[in-house]
Amino acid sequence: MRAGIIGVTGYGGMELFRLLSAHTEITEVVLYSSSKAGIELSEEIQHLYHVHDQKLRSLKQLSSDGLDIVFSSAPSGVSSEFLPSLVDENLKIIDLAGDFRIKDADTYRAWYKKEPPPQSLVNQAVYGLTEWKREEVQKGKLIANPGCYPTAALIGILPLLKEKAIHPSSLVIDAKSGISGAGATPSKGTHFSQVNDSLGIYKINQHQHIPEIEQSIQFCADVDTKITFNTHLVPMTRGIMTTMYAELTDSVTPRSVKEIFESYYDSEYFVRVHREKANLFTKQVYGSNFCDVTFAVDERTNRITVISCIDNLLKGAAGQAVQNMNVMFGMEETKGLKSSPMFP
Ligand SMILES: NC(=O)C1=CN([C@@H]2O[C@H](COP(=O)(O)OP(=O)(O)OC[C@H]3O[C@@H](n4cnc5c(N)ncnc54)[C@H](OP(=O)(O)O)[C@@H]3O)[C@@H](O)[C@H]2O)C=CC1
Ligand SMILES: CC(=O)N[C@@H](CCC(=O)OP(=O)(O)O)C(=O)O
Repeated sequence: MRAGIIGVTGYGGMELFRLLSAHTEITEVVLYSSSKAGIELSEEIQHLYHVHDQKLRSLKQLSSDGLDIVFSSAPSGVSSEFLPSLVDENLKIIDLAGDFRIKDADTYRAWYKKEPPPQSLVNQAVYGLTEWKREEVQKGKLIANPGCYPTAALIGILPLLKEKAIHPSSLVIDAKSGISGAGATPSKGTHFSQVNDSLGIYKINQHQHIPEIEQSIQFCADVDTKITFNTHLVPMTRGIMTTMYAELTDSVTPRSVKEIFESYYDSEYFVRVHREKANLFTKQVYGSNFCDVTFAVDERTNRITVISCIDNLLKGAAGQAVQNMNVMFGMEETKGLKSSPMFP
């Protein structure tokens, strides 16, 4: 199978390259660049010196390259410009950006401040939260790979929403991310001297992942609700932790919560539900496709705290994208993704 990567000079693209070049079903990985076509990848990315000496290709060559699948890891708002022209019977597409995730055009405009892609393609796109959308992903041709924060939050909270174990309107999601979540190009807000030795909150009540999480709560748990969701930048390279708080409905006990999680995730390789009140660290999923989950019932306040963590570049981006590719092509879902987390 031949796979292409758009945006391989970025963090998501680099991780895609690392995973796909070790994937036993992929015979060739073809790399595309919008700005550096014609140069060798290792000229741009020094850590890949002697690993890959193929020249980066122009996006214009892509449609005639006979690929089976292409991963687009370009900035949000960009793929809606070039992906529509690539949609073709024989090419499967996985987009890591936000462009095709939001079904309602006005909602997309309101949160992304951009024009959405053609509605027919948005309708066709499958939201690739694999554990919750496996059957649709299997039939999909265009996958909107989920955002990093929504992946962590949704995996942790959907079972409780679906089983009506919590009051939806009471849900508060407090999320924290490493700096690689902001991509490979430094900006004022991600400059080392400003983020090092500091904790910052950003996009307060305005993060573009709010409508994405609400939409999935509606589609996956059949619950129409508005959430409170905020994001923090942590001086670490990778990792996301979401700490979620909600009011319990009647008769929910620690045992019943554990049973709910087990009923959804016992057979899911990439979701590891830990014992109640286990201390989670982002390092325990570093470099892996795992989403780790724990919870704590507070009988004093009748509230629950649910915690989930992922590596933003793996389960939050490239790892989940490869998981989706495996599902789309009927391969073993864990193929190329079983390596243990890097620790410490
Ligand atoms: N970082 C993360 O943790 C996550 C990121 N995402 C999403 O994945 C996508 C990639 O993120 P990330 O790798 O961090 O971003 P980066 O900024 O690190 O990389 C983006 C890459 O896109 C390419 N690019 C830029 N402009 C264009 C264009 N006009 N057309 C085609 N390609 C272009 C660039 O490569 P070149 O110049 O070589 O073309 C660049 O290296 C984004 O949409 C992001 O929102 C999703 C989940 C998690
Ligand atoms: C730390 C950091 O800046 N993270 C990014 C999330 C990256 C991501 O998943 O973005 P898309 O949904 O647009 O693909 C942010 O908060 O915007």
